[in-house]
Amino acid sequence: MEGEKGNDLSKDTVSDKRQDSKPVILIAIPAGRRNGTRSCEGLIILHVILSSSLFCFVFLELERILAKFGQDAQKIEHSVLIGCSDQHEAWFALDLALGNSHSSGSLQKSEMESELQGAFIDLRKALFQLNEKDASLISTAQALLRWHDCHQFCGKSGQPTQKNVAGSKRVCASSKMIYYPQMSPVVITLVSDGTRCLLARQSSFPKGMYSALSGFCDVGETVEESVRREVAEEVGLELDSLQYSASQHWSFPNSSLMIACHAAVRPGQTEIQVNLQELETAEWFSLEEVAAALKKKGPPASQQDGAIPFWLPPKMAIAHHLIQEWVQKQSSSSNLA
Ligand SMILES: NC(=O)c1ccc[n+]([C@@H]2O[C@H](COP(=O)([O-])OP(=O)(O)OC[C@H]3O[C@@H](n4cnc5c(N)ncnc54)[C@H](O)[C@@H]3O)[C@@H](O)[C@H]2O)c1
Ligand SMILES: [Mg+2]
Repeated sequence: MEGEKGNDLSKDTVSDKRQDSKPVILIAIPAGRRNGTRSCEGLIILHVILSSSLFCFVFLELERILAKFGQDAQKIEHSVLIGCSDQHEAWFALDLALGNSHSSGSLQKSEMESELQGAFIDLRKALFQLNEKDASLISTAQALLRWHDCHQFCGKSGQPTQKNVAGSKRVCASSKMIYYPQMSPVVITLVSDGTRCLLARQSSFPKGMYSALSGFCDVGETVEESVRREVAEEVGLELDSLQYSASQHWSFPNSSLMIACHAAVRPGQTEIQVNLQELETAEWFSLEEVAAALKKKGPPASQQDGAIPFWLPPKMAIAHHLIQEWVQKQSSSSNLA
């Protein structure tokens, strides 16, 4: 647990970067207060519709804006390093901790929006509007800021922890413990029987939307063991084979590392037993049905009987990537046949 190399920028390095008017991305997390505990109700991004990209501030501009709203520029010390531009400019994220209209001392959302001619939007909505690079940056910012917000005290000594300048860790001076931001590993699996693929719904999903099977890895499990266990637990199927496809950092509801795999069952071993404690339903879908659903942009309109036709997760979700990969592979092999 000695001091780490890499992104633990020392104070002078980072402060140089800040003083060189490096851009800083403003992030705001509205903290709702429910039963006395602070709950981050979601990340609101200052999405200034100028060049339809994230609004980057240079350090001095940010100081001016904070001063205008009666905020101490020291607030900037709470920002965290989330990456750097192709020109090696350090990017930081800052939690504006926007209050509602009557809370004193915190930044007022509406005033901030008019000052910057922008609008705060919810993270999920913002991710639909951002390119892949900005989406990943914002997702990292939200996960890191939320992690710091929830690790203010040492689990061992109860004493306050201190963030290092880059925000890559928190340290307890009393217990000497070093805390690093965590991501929970989650496996997501598209099971195929050779001609169909298996998709499932949780009751929490938007109406009509189906996705690949997913589940958190248990402590001590390998990815392969998690994939086999989750598929067996959720739909009662035994996998014949599986192979890794891709991964994705995913912020909902917490910081997860999605590990996506394709998997196959043996021919004839396709009878599903849906675990109704975990899933609302699970079904086999044909290549034609899935290929048609991939063409739909977002949730379809409800039918006359009020039912919402089957649709798939959006492009920014790794489930979409898995499903698209399966359709391409099936289509090319059926063309070859
Ligand atoms: N990006 C995508 O394409 C995509 C698609 C589907 C699901 N997901 C995400 O995958 C995650 C897991 O999906 P799931 O709900 O099927 O998981 P799951 O099947 O493991 O069931 C969720 C339950 O796992 C338990 N759990 C175990 N470890 C946990 C941890 N570290 N954090 C939170 N809960 C933990 C909790 O009781 C939770 O209710 C969800 O966060 C979901 O948002 C992402
Ligand atoms: Mg699951």
